[in-house]
Amino acid sequence: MKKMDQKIIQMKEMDLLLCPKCREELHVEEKSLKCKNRHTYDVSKKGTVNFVLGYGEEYYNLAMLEARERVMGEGFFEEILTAMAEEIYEDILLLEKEGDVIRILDAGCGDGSHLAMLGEALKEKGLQVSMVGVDLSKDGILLAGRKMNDALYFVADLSALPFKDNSFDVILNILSPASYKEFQRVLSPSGRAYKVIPGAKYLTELRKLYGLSEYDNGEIVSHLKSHTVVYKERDIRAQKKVERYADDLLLMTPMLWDKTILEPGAKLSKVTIDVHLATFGYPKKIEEGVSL
Ligand SMILES: C[S@@+](CC[C@H](N)C(=O)[O-])C[C@H]1O[C@@H](n2cnc3c(N)ncnc32)[C@H](O)[C@@H]1O
Ligand SMILES: [Zn+2]
Repeated sequence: MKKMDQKIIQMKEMDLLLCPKCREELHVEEKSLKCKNRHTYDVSKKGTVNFVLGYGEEYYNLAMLEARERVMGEGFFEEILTAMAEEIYEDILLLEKEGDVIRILDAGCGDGSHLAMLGEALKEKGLQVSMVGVDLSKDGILLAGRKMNDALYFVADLSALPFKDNSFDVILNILSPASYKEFQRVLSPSGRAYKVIPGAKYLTELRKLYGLSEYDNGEIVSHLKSHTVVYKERDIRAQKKVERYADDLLLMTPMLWDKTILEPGAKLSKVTIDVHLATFGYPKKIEEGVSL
């Protein structure tokens, strides 16, 4: 018997495991331990379990991130990335930093596709960039690390970043959680951060198909505004033809991960992209604790 199978039997027999996040009982499902809240911990070949990196293992596993990578490779976020490159470029000119090496952090970079594409776009505009991506998901960083570029990638928690103060000119935070205190620490005072938040119509076709209500980003936007100075906001919308990669789209979309996917691709031809792009930062006033 394989070591992993042996240990799994032992885990079942001992019946002692609780989910460290929600304190619910863990049960064995294939090669993972799961609680009723779907927190998931994979059992390694050696039969050990990593509970510390629970978040990364939970949903953003290799198959899902590979699907995300393929979808992004089809240009799914083209309009968003083009808009972001424009905003970043204009801000760099405004700050008269176009001669410097621009240090970019992608906080919650997933498989690294966006950072790679944005870096390319900014280089094409004549900027010099150095790129760093962090994600809690080991698999995300594994995929990012396979990319042929000179970015650095780390498995790390964006709320406890392994970087010195004022290390970055630009922070990207795309469809990922944020830690505004930690971003403030690592962003230079003149730096800019760019957050992409889904809008009400983001993937609305998928939401309808699965009976989900419209997305409301109100709380996220007001949280952002109460912790940072928002310099600029803009909405980006596009219709994407997705027949060719509809199955991957379903696989990569977090809101569907607990849904049963029946004959997925057949019903999907076009989906709407609708996101809110906010440019924010931390000018001196805020650093000195003066509230706005
Ligand atoms: C919806 S995905 C977006 C990934 C990528 N930015 C994209 O748009 O494809 C959210 C990402 O946030 C990461 N994440 C969640 N919490 C995190 C944390 N505390 N620190 C670092 N990454 C985190 C997840 O692992 C996941 O890769
Ligand atoms: Zn749990």
